[in-house]
Amino acid sequence: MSKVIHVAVGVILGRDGRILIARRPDHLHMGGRWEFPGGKVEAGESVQEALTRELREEIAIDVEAIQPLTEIRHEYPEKTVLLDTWWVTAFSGEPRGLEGQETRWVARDELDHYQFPDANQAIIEAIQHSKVTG
Ligand SMILES: Nc1nc2c([nH]c(=O)n2[C@@H]2O[C@H](COP(=O)(O)OP(=O)(O)OP(=O)(O)O)[C@@H](O)[C@H]2O)c(=O)[nH]1
Ligand SMILES: [Mg+2]
Repeated sequence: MSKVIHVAVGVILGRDGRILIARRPDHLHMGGRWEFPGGKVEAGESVQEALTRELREEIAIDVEAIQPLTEIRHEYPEKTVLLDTWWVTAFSGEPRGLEGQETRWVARDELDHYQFPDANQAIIEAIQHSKVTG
């Protein structure tokens, strides 16, 4: 039994309704695929704190408002993740990949054109069914 890795994931909504995606660096798990920015929740940290920290570290924005989107548990052969996924409906700063990641704003109905980790299919469906529009 491997333990579940708790991950805070942000679906960042731009003013025009598009969503920010970033390309995972090649050397990481699921390298080269697109993702929603975020990362592991550390000991003693709430998921909201982790989300705020990760989005500052990875894409240089300050989170100002979030809403719950979905929680996806997925078993990869090498690990099991719980993707605790939140809409980011307000933020300050201009997103840019601080770790060298390519970033891109994408319309909701174009998310299907990008290759994400396998766990993300369920997130994309939740986005496409969500009434949140910013
Ligand atoms: N951030 C993020 N992680 C995802 C997504 N989908 C998905 O399966 N994951 C998986 O969640 C796990 C943890 O995410 P991460 O690698 O971003 O964690 P992190 O930023 O803390 O990285 P670090 O361990 O290098 O410090 C990875 O195994 C990653 O493949 C996604 O959309 N966004
Ligand atoms: Mg990360």
